[in-house]
Amino acid sequence: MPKVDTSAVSGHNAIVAHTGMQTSPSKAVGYAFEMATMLADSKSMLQSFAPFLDAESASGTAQLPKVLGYIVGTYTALAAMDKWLVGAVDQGTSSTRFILFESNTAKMVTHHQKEISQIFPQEGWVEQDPVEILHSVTECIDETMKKLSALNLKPEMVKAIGITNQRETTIVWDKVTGKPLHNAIIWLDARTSETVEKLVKKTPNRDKDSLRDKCGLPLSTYFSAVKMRWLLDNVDEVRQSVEKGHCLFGNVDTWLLWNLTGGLHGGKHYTDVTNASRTMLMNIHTLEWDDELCKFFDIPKAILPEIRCSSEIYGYLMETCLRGLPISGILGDQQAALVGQSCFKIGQVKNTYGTGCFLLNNTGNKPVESKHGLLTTVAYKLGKEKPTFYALEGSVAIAGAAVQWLRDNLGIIEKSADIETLAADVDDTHGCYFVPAFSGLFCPYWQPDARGVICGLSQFTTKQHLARACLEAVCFQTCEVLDAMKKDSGLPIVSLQVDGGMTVNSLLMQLQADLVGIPVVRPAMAETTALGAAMAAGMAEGVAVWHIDEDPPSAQGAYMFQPRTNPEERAKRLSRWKKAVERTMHWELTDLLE
Ligand SMILES: Nc1ncnc2c1ncn2[C@@H]1O[C@H](COP(=O)(O)OP(=O)(O)O)[C@@H](O)[C@H]1O
Ligand SMILES: O=P(O)(O)OC[C@H](O)CO
Repeated sequence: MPKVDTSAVSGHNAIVAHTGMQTSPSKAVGYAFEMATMLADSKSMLQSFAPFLDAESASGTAQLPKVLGYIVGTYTALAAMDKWLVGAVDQGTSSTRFILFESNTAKMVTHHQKEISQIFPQEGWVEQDPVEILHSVTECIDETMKKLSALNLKPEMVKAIGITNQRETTIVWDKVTGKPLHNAIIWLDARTSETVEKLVKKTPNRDKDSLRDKCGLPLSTYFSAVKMRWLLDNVDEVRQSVEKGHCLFGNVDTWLLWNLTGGLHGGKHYTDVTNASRTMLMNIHTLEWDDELCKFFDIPKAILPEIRCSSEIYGYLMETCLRGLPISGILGDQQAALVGQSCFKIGQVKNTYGTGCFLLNNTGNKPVESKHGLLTTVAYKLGKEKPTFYALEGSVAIAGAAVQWLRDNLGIIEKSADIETLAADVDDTHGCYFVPAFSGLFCPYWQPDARGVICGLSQFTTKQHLARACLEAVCFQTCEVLDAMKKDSGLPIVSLQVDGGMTVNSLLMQLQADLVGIPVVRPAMAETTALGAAMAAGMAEGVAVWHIDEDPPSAQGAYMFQPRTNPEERAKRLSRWKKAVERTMHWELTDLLE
C-alpha cells in the first residue's frame, strides 16, 4: 500500500474553508502571509485551528508566527505532492480507456484506448462480451503504464484508480466459476419491449411512469431491472444459477470491480449509488435496494451488489502491473462527466456526446421529479459523510452510434472522423432529416416502438446531405432534451458545457450552437468523464491526493461556439424535425399488426 500524507491535504482544506482563499500549492506559499494575517485577525477562525497548531486560543498577533509556519509547512508538503498521479478506467460503449491525470493540475499525462466489439444477434439486440470488456481494461492499464515508463515517470507515482462506466448494461455471472452466464445486455438493447409491456400492465394504473416516485425512472427497455427480468425469463442457466445461490448481478462497474479486486478470491461485489440509481431497483430517497421494487420485478435481492458511495476505498487491485493500488472512485459515466466538468452548483448543466448523448442538470440535494420525460438520477455522493446530489437527465440513445452506422452499414465514411469533412462539403441538408430511432426513442418520448426514418429525400440528396443530417439529428435531439429541461426546472439555460468523443467535431459543435441558440462551450480537455472518476478516486478518505483548487480544468482553454441563427429559423427547422420524429412512431407496432 502506498503511504500517503493526508495531513497536508486536510490542512489545505481547512485553510480554504476558513479563509475562503482558493489557491494552488505552487502559489500558496506566496500568499501565506495574507492568509495567516486573516486567520490571526479572527479569534473564532484561530480557535478552530487550535488542533492543527497545537495551541490554545490566544490573541491574534501572538499566534501569527505559528499560523504562518503552519500554512507554509502545509503548502510546502502539498507542493511536494505535485507529481502524484491518479488513474481512471473509462469503460464506454464504444471503447475502453485508461487515463492518468496529475492530481494537482488535472492534466492528462498519458493514456491507452481500445475499441470494444458490439454483437447484434437479432434486430434491436445489442450485446458485448464481458470477458472482452474486462481484458480491454487490464490491457489499457498495462499499456498506459508502459507509456508512463517511456516518459521516464515511475509507476509508484500512481496512488489510486477510479472506474467510470457505460451504465445500465447488465451482466450476470456465477460466483463459483467466475464465468459470465450470458453476454452483457447493453443499455441500448431493445429486446425487452414485450417485457416492458407486461410490466406496465402489472402496475396499478397501467402507467409506465408509476415507479418514478421511488426510482426516478419510467419503465423502459433501457434500465437494468427489465433486462434482468428478461434473463430470468429466458435463460435457463441464469435461472438455475439463481436457484443455486451462485448468481451475481452487476453493471459494468460491479463486474470490473469484482474481477479486479480478486474475483473468485475475495472480489468485492459492490456498486456505487450513481450506477444503482439506473437499475430501477434502488430507492432514490433511501439509496437502498427497495423491497417493493425488487418484488415488482421479482428479482432476488441476494444477487444484487452492496451499494456504496462514489468515493471510498472499495478494495485493492489484484490484477495488472498496478497490483496493490486502491480502487477508490466509482461513478456512472454521465455522472462522472458532471463531476469532471465541475458542475457542483445547482443548475449547472453538461451534455456528453458519445455513443449516445446525455444531458445532466445538477438539481442539488433533493430528487426532482420530471413532468416532461426526463429522468431523476443520483449525480454523486463523494464520500460516506458527504451529501447526495441529484440530477435531471435527458438521455438520447443514438448519437455517435448513428455515425458508426454510416461507417459500418452504409460505408459512406471510413472513419467516424470523416463525417466532418463530408458534411462540410454542403451548406445544408437540402431538406433531408434523419431520425436514428434504431431501438426506439428515449427522452422525452420513451417510445420503444419507434424506428428510424430518413425523410425529405429528392434526386438531389447526396451522401454529404445525409452525413450533415446525421450530425443535425444529434443536435435536434439535444434541443428537445433542453426544452424539457427548461420546462422542468423553470430556469433558463444560458450556455451548454459539452464533452465526449464526438465533440472533437467542430462542425457538430457549431451546428449545435446554431440549432439550440445558446453558446456551446467545449473544454480544452475532452476526457472529463475519466477526470470525474479520477477526482472521486483521489478525494477518497485514506487516499486524499486530489487537491485541485483553482478554476476547474474544463474551464481552462475552453472554446466557445456562438450561435449564428435567428429564433425564427431555429423554430422552423425544429418543427420540421418534429414532423420527421412523428413519422418514426409506432413503426414496430404497425409492422406487427400487418
Ligand atoms: N470526429 C467525430 N465526429 C463525429 N462522431 C465521432 C467523431 N469521433 C468519434 N465519434 C463518435 O463518438 C463515439 C465515441 O465517443 P466516446 O465518447 O468514446 O463514446 P463512448 O463513451 O460511448 O465509448 C462513437 O460513436 C464515434 O462514432
Ligand atoms: O457509452 P456512452 O458514453 O455513450 O454512455 C452510455 C451511457 O452510460 C448509457 O446510459
